[in-house]
Amino acid sequence: MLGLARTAQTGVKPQVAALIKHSMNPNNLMTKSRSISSVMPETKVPDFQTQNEPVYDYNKGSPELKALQDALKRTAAKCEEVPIVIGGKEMRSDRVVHQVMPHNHAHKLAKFYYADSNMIKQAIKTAVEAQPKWDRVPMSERVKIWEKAAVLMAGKYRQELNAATMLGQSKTIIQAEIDSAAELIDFIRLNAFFIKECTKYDPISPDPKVTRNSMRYRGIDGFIAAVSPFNFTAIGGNLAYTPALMGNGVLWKPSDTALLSNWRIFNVMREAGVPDGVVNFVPADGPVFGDTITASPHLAGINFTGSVPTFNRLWKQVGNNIDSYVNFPRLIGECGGKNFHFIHPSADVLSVVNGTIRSAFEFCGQKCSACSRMYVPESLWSKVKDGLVAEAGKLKIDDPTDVTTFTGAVIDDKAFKRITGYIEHAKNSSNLKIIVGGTYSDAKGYFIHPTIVESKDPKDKIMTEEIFGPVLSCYVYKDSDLKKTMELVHKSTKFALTGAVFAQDEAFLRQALEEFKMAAGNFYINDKSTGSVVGQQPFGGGRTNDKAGGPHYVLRWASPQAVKETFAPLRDITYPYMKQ
Ligand SMILES: NC(=O)c1ccc[n+]([C@@H]2O[C@H](COP(=O)([O-])OP(=O)(O)OC[C@H]3O[C@@H](n4cnc5c(N)ncnc54)[C@H](O)[C@@H]3O)[C@@H](O)[C@H]2O)c1
Ligand SMILES: N[C@@H](CCC=O)C(=O)O
Repeated sequence: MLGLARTAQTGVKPQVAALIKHSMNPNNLMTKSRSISSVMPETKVPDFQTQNEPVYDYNKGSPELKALQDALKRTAAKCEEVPIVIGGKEMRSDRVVHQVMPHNHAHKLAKFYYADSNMIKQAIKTAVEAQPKWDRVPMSERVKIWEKAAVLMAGKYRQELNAATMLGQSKTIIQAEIDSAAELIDFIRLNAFFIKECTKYDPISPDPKVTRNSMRYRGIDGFIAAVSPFNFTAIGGNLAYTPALMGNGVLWKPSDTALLSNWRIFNVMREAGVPDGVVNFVPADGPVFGDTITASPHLAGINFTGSVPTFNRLWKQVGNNIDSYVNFPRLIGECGGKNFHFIHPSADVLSVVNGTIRSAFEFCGQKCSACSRMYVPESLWSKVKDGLVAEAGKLKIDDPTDVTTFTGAVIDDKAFKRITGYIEHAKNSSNLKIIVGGTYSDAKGYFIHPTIVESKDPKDKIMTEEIFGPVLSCYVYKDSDLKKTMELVHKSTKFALTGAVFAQDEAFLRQALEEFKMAAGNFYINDKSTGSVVGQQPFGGGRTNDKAGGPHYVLRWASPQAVKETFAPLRDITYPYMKQ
């Protein structure tokens, strides 16, 4: 009706109006409500929540502790079989792999299969075919599925997710709760809010009766490969399901050592209503997966979190194949860190000690944001050192399901070898002195005691390379060398992920904001370098920086289309001045 009225008023031919209408996918998110004569549809995203999911207490006798303990028993009681799922169909291959408990590696938690290259190709075809259909599902409907999933994760499946994370990734109660409950739910739920935030821009229409400009946010044709790390269950969920929410078809390759928790997410999302084929669950050998997806002309993007060498390899492969792609694939990757705590002589020592212990040693330092190097002035060193040694000495390293445990085991034998290699390097170097820890054993689980090393050389590899384990290196600087030492922070390593400065002196803090501007993507003042919260501190390293957990990130998975509608027909090809 409205379209016809406009046609009559402006003289636009009905066939043209029909063509415009046909070319507009009426189901996508628009930035503007419908104007009187526009063919662009009105789209509403339902009410959204802007509160973070609460973190439960798990105090003795609490219902959440009881529910978690029951879930732990159920999860540990069997070795769960996890298939490959492509287009809703379960598949298996002859490459059988097991996920074990890092703190008790004789205990198999899950049995799964590596998809071979043909299966990965089949998953690509499925995702590519699903994408345009899924992209036509109104954003308002998609958001409802995500909200339903968030409710399931916050209630019915909260403890199943936590138990799989605690047993499979060796997380303590609190480390699982902030990851596989709170952060995961936030990623799933708050995206609706982020979409609203980032689509507030409404293109200028100087005279809407003559021309109307608008934007719509489409998925990207092709497929997105989501490649996730072991250390955060929530990151897997975000990498796979944010592109899906934005209208993309996805292949999710979970990490072998986070398989069970990631499988739980996949099932919750299916139960909430994500259609078959939109996200395909494709465990695989890393290089086989990487080689196959980068060889496909339909690769539309890689959503990666993991180490620098893996992301570099994927980039190179995409570069080598660049002439073959339909799209320019988007490469979004969050990588490693060598995160710093920089201490000023005016700092509050207790908060330095406590913040550093938590940042460096919670979850065995296996957070990309974990404090791994520290710069301490000579004037504070003896107090800081005494505090660190006393606190680190008290930490219990054991089975993470025991409520008194501070941290469990490192993830696998590869990590164990890498981390203990740095400890051996510290033992053998005259520039380095272990002041606490330095012991380890992999007899039952991959246990490494929190280790603090004092380094005389600020450029030693222990001060500059990512270790990704419970090893903290400290460099003690002369108070008079403050400025020189600050420069070292960002010049001695390529990493620029997170960093923190501790000081009471405000003039120094202002100086630090300038000096460390390029040294971190997430920067903390008088707080530890870990613990970013979705929507509060969107997360990303200074050299990658797509800021997961914020509005900018969802836009990375959209292909915006600018639409100009003209209601005044062009009657004359000449310009007025030509008629003088
Ligand atoms: N910046 C961040 O937000 C962030 C968050 C978490 C972890 N990390 C980083 O992740 C790393 C730890 O995670 P990880 O050990 O799982 O990293 P990783 O690079 O070993 O593996 C990441 C994922 O890539 C896969 N993979 C391996 N080789 C591949 C290949 N050739 N092609 C395609 N995929 C391949 C793995 O199987 C896994 O699923 C650390 O460096 C850490 O700092 C960064
Ligand atoms: N969001 C986490 C970092 C994720 C990387 O492992 C934090 O800030 O602690």
